[in-house]
Formats: sequence, C-alpha cells, structure tokens
Amino acid sequence: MQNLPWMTTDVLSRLSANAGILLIRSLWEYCPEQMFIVRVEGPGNYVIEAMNPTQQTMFGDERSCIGKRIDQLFPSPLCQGVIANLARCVESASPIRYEERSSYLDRHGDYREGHWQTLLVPITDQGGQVTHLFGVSRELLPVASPFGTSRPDNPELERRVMERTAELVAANQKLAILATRDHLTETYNRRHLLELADIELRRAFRYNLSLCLMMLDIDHFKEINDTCGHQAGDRAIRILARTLMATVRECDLVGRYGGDEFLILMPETTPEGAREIAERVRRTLEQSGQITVSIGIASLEPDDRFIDDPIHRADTMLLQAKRNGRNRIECPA
Ligand SMILES: Nc1nc2c(ncn2[C@@H]2O[C@H](COP(=O)(O)OP(=O)(O)OP(=O)(O)O)[C@@H](O)[C@H]2O)c(=O)[nH]1
Repeated sequence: MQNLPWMTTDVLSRLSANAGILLIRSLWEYCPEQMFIVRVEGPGNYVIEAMNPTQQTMFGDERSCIGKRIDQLFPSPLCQGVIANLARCVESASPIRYEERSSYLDRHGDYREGHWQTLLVPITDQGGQVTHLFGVSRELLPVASPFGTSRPDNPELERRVMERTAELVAANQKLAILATRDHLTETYNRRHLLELADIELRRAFRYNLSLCLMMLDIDHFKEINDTCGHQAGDRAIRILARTLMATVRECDLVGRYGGDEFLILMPETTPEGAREIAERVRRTLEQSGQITVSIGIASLEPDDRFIDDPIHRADTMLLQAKRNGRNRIECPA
C-alpha cells in the first residue's frame, strides 16, 4: 500500500494485530469510563454481550447482566431513551454521541439520579450489517466550584467539543477502513488478512481448534482482461468478492491476496466443512454464468509454525485444481 502521509504519524496503524488487541484489552480493563458491547438482535431488541469492570461497579456482576435485553435491565423511561439511541446508531451505521439524564437502579437495588455522556460506535460484519454496538459512557457529576457556586455551563463550547469528537471518530473509522480494506473489493487487504490469519493460527493452536484456508482464483482471468478490457476484469474481481462475502459464513475472513486471487480463512472448520463452503462458492459462480473459479483448500497441521505454511499448501492445491481442468476444488486426501 502507498505510504500515505498520515501513516507516518498514526501510531495505531503501525501496531501489529496482537499489540492492538493488548491495547484494547488494557483499555477495557482499566479505563475509568463505562464500556459495554450490545448485540443487535433486531429492531428494538438489544442484548448486553459484555461490560467492562467500571460498568460492572455500577450495575453489578457481569454474569447477572450478560445475555439480558436492555428492557430487562433498565427501568422504563431510561430504557426507552437507551433503546432510541441504540436504534439511531444502528440506522445511521455511524458513531453517535448523546447525553441523557434519568433515574436508575444501582447494583444495591437503590434508585439513583444519573447524567451520562455516551459515545456509541457501530460494529459491522463484512457485509456492512451492524451486528453490535460498542459504547463508552461517562457519568457527568456536578463540579463543585471553589467559590461555592456551580460552574457555569457553556453549552455552545460543549456542543462544539462533541461535534469535533464525533468528526474525529468518523475520520478514524475512515482511516481504519483505508488501512485494512482492499480499494477495489472492500474485502480485507492482504496485509490485514495476514495479521488476522496470524491471530487465528495462534488461537487455533492454543485452544486446539481446527482451522482451514481456501485459496481461489478466477479461471482464465487473463483472457477476460485481454478480450474484454481491464475494466471488465475489475468487474469480474468485484463479482467474485461480492459472491464470496454473500456465500461464506459470517465468521469467515475474506481478503484479496493479489490480482484475481482471494484467500479465505475459516476458523473452527474441519476440511469436510471447508469443502462444503468451497463447493457452495464454486456452484454459485458457475450458475451465475459469468466466471468460474478454481479452489485449493488446506487445513492447519500440528507442525505448522507460521500462517505461510498452510497458505503454501492451499496454493499448491489451487495449482493442482488448475492443472486438473479448472472450475474445481482440490484438498489434501
Ligand atoms: N483487471 C485487473 N486485472 C488484474 C488485476 N491484478 C492482476 N490482473 C491481471 O490478472 C492476470 C493474471 O491472471 P491469471 O490468474 O494468471 O489468469 P490466467 O492465467 O488467465 O488463468 P488461470 O490459469 O485460470 O489462473 C494478469 O493479466 C494481470 O495483469 C486487477 O486488479 N485488475
């Protein structure tokens, strides 16, 4: 990727995936603000999926809240307000900031008056669907003045700070997309996919999980370029990317490896499961009548040390699929 000017100063973009995860974990554990993750189950239906320790000191033990719907956790007026804001964030699919005042039941079962400032950030799946919302909430406590009167409010300044913060969050999201996605297809770019693949490889070894990879490439792609032009070639690549995103499972990671070649990581998948997914992709494309693909599959083996090892085997299988006639899948016996 071209070295854009902001990349030299943006520390986050230089972090490895592991360092990024460590950073997020530390923030989650030690941040004095309340943090939570809500699962979007449908209109008006939001389920608490996680709360950081700060949030737990307010609402009580995480175990008593996880898996509960918002309307089971909050009393009525507050609950409607919370749900309306969650819905607004899902609808706009972009970060929102808001303030709310309400009474709520604390972890001791006592009613308290609260005033919060909250930032909600949507988390999308690879298809762009908002599946979760990440929230950071700060309780605004009245500040005692040394002169005995409350500090004068400055609503205009506060509004401008909130606007600017929302702009920065949106800009950061755009930068994150630029750094992690392929410009032509919006699937993961090679660098980011390999970072994610490395995490999946460690996770698979640590928890003794299966992991499969699929490497695929459009058949006779050069001919499409040579006879119909480069733009038609680009269109074919986009058709393949869209089909992959729509056909593989939500947990599979799709990335453009280079040219017309795509790599798909299938966590917690056996070779039989991987073959089924590959067959679905192959058949869908064949039926579209526009392009066909050849697919090589490999699974993680105990001696693998780096993600390049199974990638190399998937690539060899892909070559074999090409040699054996194309529009087919090859995986180790
Ligand atoms: N349109 C377009 N073409 C690209 C892009 N990246 C690489 N290519 C072209 O992809 C072609 C490589 O295609 P191959 O996968 O080797 O295709 P092939 O040899 O015709 O077919 P197979 O043997 O079936 O794989 C070359 O002509 C490259 O110039 C891109 O982003 N867009």
